[in-house]
Amino acid sequence: MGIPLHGYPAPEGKPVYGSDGRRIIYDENGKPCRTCNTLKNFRMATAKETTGEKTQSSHANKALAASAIAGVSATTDKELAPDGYPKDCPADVEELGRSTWTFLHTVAATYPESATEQQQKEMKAFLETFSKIYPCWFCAKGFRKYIKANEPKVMTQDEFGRWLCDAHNAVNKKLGKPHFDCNLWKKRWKDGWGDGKCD
Ligand SMILES: Cc1cc2nc3c(=O)[nH]c(=O)nc-3n(C[C@H](O)[C@H](O)[C@H](O)COP(=O)(O)OP(=O)(O)OC[C@H]3O[C@@H](n4cnc5c(N)ncnc54)[C@H](O)[C@@H]3O)c2cc1C
Repeated sequence: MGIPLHGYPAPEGKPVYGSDGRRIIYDENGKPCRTCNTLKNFRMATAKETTGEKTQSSHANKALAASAIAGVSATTDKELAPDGYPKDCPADVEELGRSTWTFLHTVAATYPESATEQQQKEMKAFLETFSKIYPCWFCAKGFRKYIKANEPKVMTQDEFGRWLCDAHNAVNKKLGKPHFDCNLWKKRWKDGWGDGKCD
């Protein structure tokens, strides 16, 4: 049986929405998917966290206490990510996404200016495989749908960079994030902005 259109239903007694209003994503066994949710919602769905606001200091204190017991290096305020959780937690949907877009756009930035038949074939095969193994299953499903409707353009570096930018914009749109001007993709991911700050 395939994945239901709107994902797997929340198991009995488990929350449907996280405290930020986003739907909590479960897997086929009714477990919350770590790589498909924000860490805050994942913790809520696994009953590690209530809807109450966490504070940076409470996280830091817990981490310090835990590390003292375990005898490992302490997690301090300096090592907290902007969302207030320790930086060395396993990736949630946002961190995984940011890192993956960085990887993909950087692959485009180093793709041949004019690709051979073989290189084009390899890139298409990579995107196909990527769309099957991306660790957030519902993101992967969306990407598979996108490449089916919009065949990857991989003849040249610029063509590929723009195709990827459009693919990223499609996700931005779905998430209500700002549209990125694809004329700027090379400045963002290859050359820098020309103001000397990235050189
Ligand atoms: C293939 C894929 C599918 C995803 N699907 C989903 C999904 O269905 N649901 C979900 O919740 N999350 C999804 N994500 C994660 C989501 O896209 C974001 O990565 C995540 O929400 C973090 O967003 P962010 O605001 O930090 O910036 P990101 O969207 O991660 O962008 C990182 C940086 O890329 C630059 N950028 C932004 N847009 C573009 C663009 N169009 N072209 C070039 N550069 C750009 C900006 O400088 C930005 O700061 C997906 C990620 C990937 C890789």
